[in-house]
Amino acid sequence: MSIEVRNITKKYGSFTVIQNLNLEIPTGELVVLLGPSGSGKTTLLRAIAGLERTDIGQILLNGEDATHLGPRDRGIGFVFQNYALFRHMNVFENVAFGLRVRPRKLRPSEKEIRDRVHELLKLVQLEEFAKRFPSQLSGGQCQRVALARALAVEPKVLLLDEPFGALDAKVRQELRSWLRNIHDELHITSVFVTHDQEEALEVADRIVVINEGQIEQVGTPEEVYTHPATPFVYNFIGRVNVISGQVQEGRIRIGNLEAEVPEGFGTSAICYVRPHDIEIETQRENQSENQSTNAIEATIRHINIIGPVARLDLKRSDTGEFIQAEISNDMYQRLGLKVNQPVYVKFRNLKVFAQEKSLGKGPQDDSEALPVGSVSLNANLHVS
Ligand SMILES: Nc1ncnc2c1ncn2[C@@H]1O[C@H](COP(=O)(O)OP(=O)(O)OP(=O)(O)O)[C@@H](O)[C@H]1O
Repeated sequence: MSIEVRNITKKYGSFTVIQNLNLEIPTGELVVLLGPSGSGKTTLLRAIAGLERTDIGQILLNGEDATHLGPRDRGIGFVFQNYALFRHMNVFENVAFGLRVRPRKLRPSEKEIRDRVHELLKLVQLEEFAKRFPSQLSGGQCQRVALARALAVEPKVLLLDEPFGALDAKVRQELRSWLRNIHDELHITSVFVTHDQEEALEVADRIVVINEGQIEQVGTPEEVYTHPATPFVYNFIGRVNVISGQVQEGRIRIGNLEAEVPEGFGTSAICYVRPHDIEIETQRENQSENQSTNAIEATIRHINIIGPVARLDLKRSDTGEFIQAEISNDMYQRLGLKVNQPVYVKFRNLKVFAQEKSLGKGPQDDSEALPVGSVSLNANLHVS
């Protein structure tokens, strides 16, 4: 079943939690709502479920207006963070519950219920736990029961609100790939809420990045990671260096690097570069004295080797700003890098946002960065 959220707004008193939000989720997709705490993810999920009334806007399910349907009439299964299993029922009865409480006419026979529950317990790999009570299960097992219970009533949409939030890192990791496999098998349209970017990148077909009740970007994990649309997405997903730049006479300057910027860019810019998009050289490129180089000078202040990756903390010689770079351990060995060594830093992929003051929100202070241009620095700077 497809989901369409059309122009919804939700306020609590004078506080706007969601503003003019539009989102389309095609049938069979696993979409992750990703955003910081308080950004409105749960409110949006509850609006889709019919558990929350919105002030303005519509929710369409399979193209039909479901705005005024109650949760029971939407064909939706829900999995919450806190398991919400019935403590006095064993695993089998928990999963069977939704089928048993159906009106008599719609209720399956006892044999059908038994077959369905066993099928689901097999799917979530808990067949041998059917007789156990929730208190005799681990947190991860409880969540698998909760998922089986949600699936028992054959929902057309599955909504998961931080389902692995209460579990430790290793169990979370296992359950993510397990959930992904189950989704690939069943293809139920699913909306998964998390504030954990790693979880989102691993599980989602598409990620919806939400900030302050508005969508910042919708894209595949690869798109949002590699081509963040806004400074917020850059900061929120993955590691990033934030580098300030000056704009004068239509050109941006970062140390001795320069590039043209589009007209109307303003006078200051913030630049974002991922640590793995930084190249390190130990010698200045072969250029004549009065030509500016295409690298900036820095000193290595700290080296951290994490398996195949070398993480370097670099201090810019011109501004004293710190930059973090990630290179392969092989490259690190080849270059023979040492702490306090002067090096030359090149940016492979640097995104530049114009910064305008006093617009009330943004990644830093009271400023808002506007995505006006993107600059890549390789051999030379150029605006793309
Ligand atoms: N019933 C309510 N009354 C007033 N404010 C509310 C209510 N429910 C939520 N809020 C506020 O709305 C905002 C969004 O809440 P919501 O639970 O949707 O955020 P979230 O992104 O899911 O956060 P988290 O990741 O912490 O669960 C928060 O600032 C929250 O305090």
